[in-house]
Amino acid sequence: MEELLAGAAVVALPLRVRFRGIEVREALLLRGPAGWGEFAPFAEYDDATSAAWLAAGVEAAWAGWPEPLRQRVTVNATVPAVPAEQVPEVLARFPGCTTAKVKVAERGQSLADDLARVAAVREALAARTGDGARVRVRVDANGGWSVEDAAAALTALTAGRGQGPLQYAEQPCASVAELVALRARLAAAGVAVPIAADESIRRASDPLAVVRAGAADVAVLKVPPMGGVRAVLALAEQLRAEGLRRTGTPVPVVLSSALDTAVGLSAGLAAAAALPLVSGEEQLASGLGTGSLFAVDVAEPRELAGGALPVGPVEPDPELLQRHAAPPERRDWWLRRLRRCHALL
Ligand SMILES: O=C(O)CCC(=O)c1ccccc1C(=O)O
Ligand SMILES: [Mg+2]
Repeated sequence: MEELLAGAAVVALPLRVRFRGIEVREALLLRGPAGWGEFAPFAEYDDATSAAWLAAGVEAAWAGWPEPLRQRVTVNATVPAVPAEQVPEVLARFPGCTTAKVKVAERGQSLADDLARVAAVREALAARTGDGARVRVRVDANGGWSVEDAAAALTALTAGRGQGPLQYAEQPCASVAELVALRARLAAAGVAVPIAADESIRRASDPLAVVRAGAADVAVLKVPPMGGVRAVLALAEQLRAEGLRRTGTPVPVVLSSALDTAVGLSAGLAAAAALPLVSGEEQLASGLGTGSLFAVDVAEPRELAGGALPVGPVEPDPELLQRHAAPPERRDWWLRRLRRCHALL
């Protein structure tokens, strides 16, 4: 605990746009012998959940990560639930990205809002690539739809005016049973939208259950809630083996961020870079471009070029750490949380 406290810095970083109800991202950064780690569970998470996030931060700062298999990782543009008019300015922050993940089913919004936002993304990306052939659009509902709403929305998002194919729908409904029911409905209606599981993996007591139930075509994995890069790679291997057993093809895995600072993103990139692929398999774009959603960060942003980010550690800039230090009462809150979660490790 004393070692953790000695290298701890708490920051509050403003975002460019509201994302998952957050306008300022707080994080506790840890400096250890192997580098920097991040402890940034969202404020409402309980200590038992948050302890896994601490394990990931400790791994980064005290153990480091497995060797990368590739030096650059292709990422998706992440489009928050903004009005359609704001889509071009969001996408401008993701140079060269031809895959976009669009937030949908936001509370207080309608299907018309989702349709307009996704159509605007399709239009902007088609203009970017010239012909639209390389454009991939995915949506993330964060479990916000009922089976009925999801079936209607995914039908409209793939068949309506200005729409087109979806690479996948991430967590369209909250429960595994609903995902199974949705899949059956989409198949019966001839709507070809693969389903990706996110919360059904990271919040489940059994992270393999969703794939075992045949409810997910793609697995979205995040390093912090799974407890580190090694843990996420081990889970990826289990999920892929389960998919292989069920369908003859390993489940594709998408590494994604938890709205991490530049420090936390290094861990996600390390996992994405170390993920083994089968022969001929092309890695799906990772959701690790979220640094572009930050107005300021703790280090110079990595260069996002051609839709890919370089892998490797980052060193926070001491001046940025100081300038964006959290207010004293928030720092104390994070240090108390750190102590409680450390006791649970
Ligand atoms: O995957 C991405 O493009 C960005 C990451 C993202 O969406 C996210 C970030 C923080 C918390 C939850 C989520 C999510 O995937 O639901
Ligand atoms: Mg998600």
